Amino acid sequence: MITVDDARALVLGLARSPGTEDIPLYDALGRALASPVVAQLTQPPFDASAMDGYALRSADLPGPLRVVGTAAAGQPYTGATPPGSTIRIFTGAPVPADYDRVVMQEIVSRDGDTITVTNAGENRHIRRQGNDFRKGCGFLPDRPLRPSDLGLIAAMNLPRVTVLRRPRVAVLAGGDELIRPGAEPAPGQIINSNDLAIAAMARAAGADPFILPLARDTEESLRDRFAEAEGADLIVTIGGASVGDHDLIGKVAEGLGMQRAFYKLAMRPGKPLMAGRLGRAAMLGLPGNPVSAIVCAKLFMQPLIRAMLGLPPGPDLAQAVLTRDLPPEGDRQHNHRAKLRPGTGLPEINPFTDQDSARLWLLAEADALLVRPAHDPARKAGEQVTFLAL
Ligand SMILES: Nc1nc2c(c(=O)[nH]1)N[C@H]1C(S)=C(S)[C@@H](COP(=O)(O)OP(=O)(O)OC[C@H]3O[C@@H](n4cnc5c(N)ncnc54)[C@H](O)[C@@H]3O)O[C@H]1N2
Ligand code: MOO
Repeated sequence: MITVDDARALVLGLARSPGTEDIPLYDALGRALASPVVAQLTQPPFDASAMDGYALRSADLPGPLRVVGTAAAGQPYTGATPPGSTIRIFTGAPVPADYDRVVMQEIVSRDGDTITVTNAGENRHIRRQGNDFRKGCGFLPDRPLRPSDLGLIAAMNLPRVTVLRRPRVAVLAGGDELIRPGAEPAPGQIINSNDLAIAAMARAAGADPFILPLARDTEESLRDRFAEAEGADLIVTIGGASVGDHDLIGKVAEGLGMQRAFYKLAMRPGKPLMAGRLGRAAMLGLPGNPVSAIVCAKLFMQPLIRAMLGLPPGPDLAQAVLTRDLPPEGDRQHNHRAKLRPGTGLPEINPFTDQDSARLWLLAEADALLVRPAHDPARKAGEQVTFLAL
């Protein structure tokens, strides 16, 4: 058994870039940019009024000033701007070069074509040309694109972007006991829940998952399914990872040429995790217990997908205050399902007493994994501990 840290390094080492694609900006939400987008223009492209009011020279204040024209957004004023003049101006309009400030209309008294200004204040209310970004600036955020990023890239005058292709993730659940949700279980059968959950986690991390038909517990069935995973960047199997007579994933994958990075790590739940490369795909063999599979996917599959996309792999650890005493840990990192609640400074974390790795309901009630390292000594209520948000 290797440590969780060593396993993580080996899994991240399996990451290969899935290549790039050029897509319309509208479709780029949540995608990872492949290279910096470069501003095609300067923004604002001209000195622009930040207020509705009057553009003028500070030296002419408090007036009276003569109104010689109007400028609105999209309708610049191109006339003369002699000393003692002002123009009516609206937010977003270009400010003529001879004027150095805009005053808000609220502090202006107007009488016909003449204005006077009381207490103009410090703020000149002009957004200078290029104060947001300049032509030629590159933008490459270290995270998936957010709605505001799409706005920024649009403002850079770019209708399309080059992003990393979503890694294709083949999700393969297997076991003679499994049937699909909605079918009627015969004695001894259970509903297959894992592949849906794992595929959803793959999608949440930025991948394009596809779920393969269920495999039976035979080498032949598993080989057929692996053949259907052709073209995947990552193959994720679920179940059949342990040591029982029907646990065939490792044997079949190795027969097909899988180069194993490791098998088994010092972690609870999730000990029988397997990782390696199979042809041009990375492969993860998750344990079948539903909570084990999901915890392994959170700690290894999602980081691997994000690493393929050139993003920080995560997940990020945070600190909380323990609400009850805990006994010493054994020789594996233990990821306790737990509930968070607001504390005075840090949040408080309450690990469940039942940590059964088959109980999905408990996982649904959890909002965090309390992460205790192998050989962690006994902990008292009030101590600071580490967690992963779910
Ligand atoms: N002698 C030992 N037995 C076991 C060990 C061990 O070290 N020595 N490890 C245990 C641990 S830890 C885990 S985790 C499980 C993992 O075993 P497998 O990966 O081989 O998983 P299966 O045996 O196929 O299934 C385990 C459990 O999960 C249910 N399951 C499987 N697939 C699905 C699915 N797609 N949807 C819902 N439920 C699924 C399956 O019916 C079993 O109940 O091994 C322990 N045993
Ligand atoms: O490690 Mo198993 O994944 O404890 O249930």
